[in-house]
Amino acid sequence: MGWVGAGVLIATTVYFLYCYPPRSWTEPRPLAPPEPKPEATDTISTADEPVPGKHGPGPSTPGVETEEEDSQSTPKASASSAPPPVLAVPTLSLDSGDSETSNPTMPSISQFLRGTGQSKPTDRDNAAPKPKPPQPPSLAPPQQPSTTGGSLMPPPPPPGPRPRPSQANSLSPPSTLQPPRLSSGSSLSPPPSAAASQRGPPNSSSRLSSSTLAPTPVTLKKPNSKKVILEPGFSPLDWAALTSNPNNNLRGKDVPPGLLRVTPSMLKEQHGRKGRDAWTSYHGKVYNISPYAPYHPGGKGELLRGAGKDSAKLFQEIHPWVNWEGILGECLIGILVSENALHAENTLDAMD
Ligand code: HEM
Repeated sequence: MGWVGAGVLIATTVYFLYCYPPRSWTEPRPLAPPEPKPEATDTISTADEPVPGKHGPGPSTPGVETEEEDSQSTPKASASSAPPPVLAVPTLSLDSGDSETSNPTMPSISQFLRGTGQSKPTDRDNAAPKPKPPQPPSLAPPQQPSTTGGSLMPPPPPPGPRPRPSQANSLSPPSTLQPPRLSSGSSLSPPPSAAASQRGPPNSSSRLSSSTLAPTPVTLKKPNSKKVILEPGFSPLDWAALTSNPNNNLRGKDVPPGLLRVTPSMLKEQHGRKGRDAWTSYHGKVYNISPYAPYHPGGKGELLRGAGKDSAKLFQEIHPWVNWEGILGECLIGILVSENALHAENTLDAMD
């Protein structure tokens, strides 16, 4: 109940003061002159104001009369020695740092809270200005003198030109929202792939085309190719199947088993005509090429060009990559010997 009573008493007092304010509150500028000397004196003497009689009578000056009236009305009136709200409110600003440093003549909120409320800065403020961390210009709006009055809202952004993205630092959002730009010299073609690096150098025909997907002219048959169309059943696979069977006598009907000693004259007589098989020599060995003639990709005529003689030179000129022994292994007749060697051997055999 005590608190309720005190509350009622305070409310009544406030209401009374509201209805009948003292003259010092209603008079326009009792302490308005911004002369530093009287204000400084008032500020210093604020502690002594609760004792009104200390100053003594001084009816000659209006300021003293005002102080006496204030002290007589209520102790709270002593706060009137502070600068009137008319002067202090316009200086209220949330800009604590820059306004206090850049414009020392304008009292900031910190000065207002210190109770001085004087437009003249103290020696502490002039001697040691607080170092303030640098702030990014894009995050902090430009400070302007708070001439608008008692608004506690931050000032709106200035209507001036906005900072360009190029001038903003890395913390500014516009710089991060900028879409990536393609340089004018960049190429839109993709980089070469790993498979492309393993390919061989392009030939002359594909070099003329700008795209790698362009079809390369493929020559299926050489212009001067002498390959012939083989009869059905005479493909290389059919030849391979024929030679895989050892029962097939590919050496010839009248050829005795075992390797023969063949002289050049004997080889010459096996020319492939008149019902005789065609023999040829290759690297000192004699082969019967007659069974292979229908399987020869270059044709029977080309193959028989080497019949009755050595075919090494022709063979190497046309297709040195062909495995001779692998194809004609089952067609081996014997070894090529000289005429004299065979004659001497026959003589020795006769002597035995
Ligand atoms: C002795 C004389 C020979 C001649 C004059 C001759 C000639 C030829 C010719 C003109 C071609 C066609 C080449 C082309 O245009 O692509 C050819 C292909 C061929 N010849 Fe002979 N040839 C001879 C002996 C042989 C022999 C003894 C063999 C088997 C051991 C043989 C196996 C082949 C094969 C496998 C091909 C196909 C090559 C290929 O596909 O690229 N030739 N021959």
